[in-house]
Amino acid sequence: MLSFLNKTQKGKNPVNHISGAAGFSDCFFFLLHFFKALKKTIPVFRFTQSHYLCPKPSYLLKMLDVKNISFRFTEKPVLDTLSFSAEPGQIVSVIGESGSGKSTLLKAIYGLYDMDQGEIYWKDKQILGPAYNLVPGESYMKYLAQDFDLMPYVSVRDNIGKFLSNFYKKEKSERIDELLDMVELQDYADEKPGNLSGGQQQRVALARAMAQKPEILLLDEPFSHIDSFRTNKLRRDLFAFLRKKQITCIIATHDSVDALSHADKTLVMKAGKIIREDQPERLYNNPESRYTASLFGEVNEIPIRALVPEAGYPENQRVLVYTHELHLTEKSGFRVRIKECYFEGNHYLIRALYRGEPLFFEHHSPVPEETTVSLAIDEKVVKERIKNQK
Ligand SMILES: Nc1ncnc2c1ncn2[C@@H]1O[C@H](COP(=O)(O)OP(=O)(O)OP(=O)(O)O)[C@@H](O)[C@H]1O
Repeated sequence: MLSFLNKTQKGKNPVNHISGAAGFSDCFFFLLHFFKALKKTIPVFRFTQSHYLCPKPSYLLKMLDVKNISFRFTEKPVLDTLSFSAEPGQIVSVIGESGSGKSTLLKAIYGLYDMDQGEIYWKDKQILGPAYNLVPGESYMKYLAQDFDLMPYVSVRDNIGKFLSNFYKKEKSERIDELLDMVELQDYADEKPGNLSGGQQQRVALARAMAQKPEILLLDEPFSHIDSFRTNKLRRDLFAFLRKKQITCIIATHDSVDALSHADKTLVMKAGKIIREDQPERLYNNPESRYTASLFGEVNEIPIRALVPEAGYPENQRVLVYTHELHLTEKSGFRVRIKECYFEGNHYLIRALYRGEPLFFEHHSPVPEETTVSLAIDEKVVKERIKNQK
């Protein structure tokens, strides 16, 4: 330090110089050299200084970057040359049939597996698996697994506060209360998880995952055990919270509401591959494949000629039609035989036969079985879908 000061003052008495009659330029040069020396010697300062002086705008950061990853447990790849990225605060839903690799993808992002190929980055830092990282999970990342992983012998309150520092006791307590409110478990704060139902345990795990305000949250079927009465409000509150705090979230789900209503984009997985990546509304309206459409509910593949005979489409060309897009009409060339009606709350789902093939549509009231009725569809829907269908 002394040699540094001597160098800085170019032979002047450093004490006099600093404490008394220093000119403006001397002070300026002293500070300049002082900061330069600090920057060289303390790496943390180097980092902080550059971030404060020249912060990178968040919209330029690609937060999560999954690059061409492949992974197998045994012979068959479970993740197969898969790539996608997520931006700051983006909510990405991952849908796909059971076994398509959604959970494995989340675990790979969390660093639980060593990839056979490809890389995963968070900002500019590579996420490495157990071969390089004994304790998986970085502090900026939280993963809510399907099996909750709660501490059985401590209270709900302590489970939620598990990762919060005891140094700021008041803040910690306020934060736990805020989260208990969000997951509506104030009355269970002192219970042990073993005395709670599966859905209540899942809510505790959700609150714990959010306690530290991670930069990225990985949610695997986060509402699967929670009753629909609570899920809607919880889902709204959770995603509002994530948006407010700009937390990036990847959510693996079977639930079409999770997949569509809150996500900025949706990834469709099939056999370890992402077969589609799109904004939810576009994805739903133009599913492109029967596989994608059927993730959102019952879907029909109907010969286009049956729906719009005058448009001159080839005889064997079919179009995907959701059940709510078909309606009964007085008279049309598209006639079906009614087989069964299922009450589904605000409508009936009706199973019919068209030329011996099953077909489903919705109607506000039951239709008598074994009658023949005419169906119709808005032509614009058909034309738009054909344009995008593979
Ligand atoms: N530990 C493991 N060892 C061997 N195979 C595994 C293991 N974990 C998962 N798999 C296999 O990897 C494939 C993908 O599983 P994964 O749990 O990622 O699917 P998923 O899409 O999340 O399914 P679900 O929706 O049912 O949770 C499945 O075929 C599964 O049997």
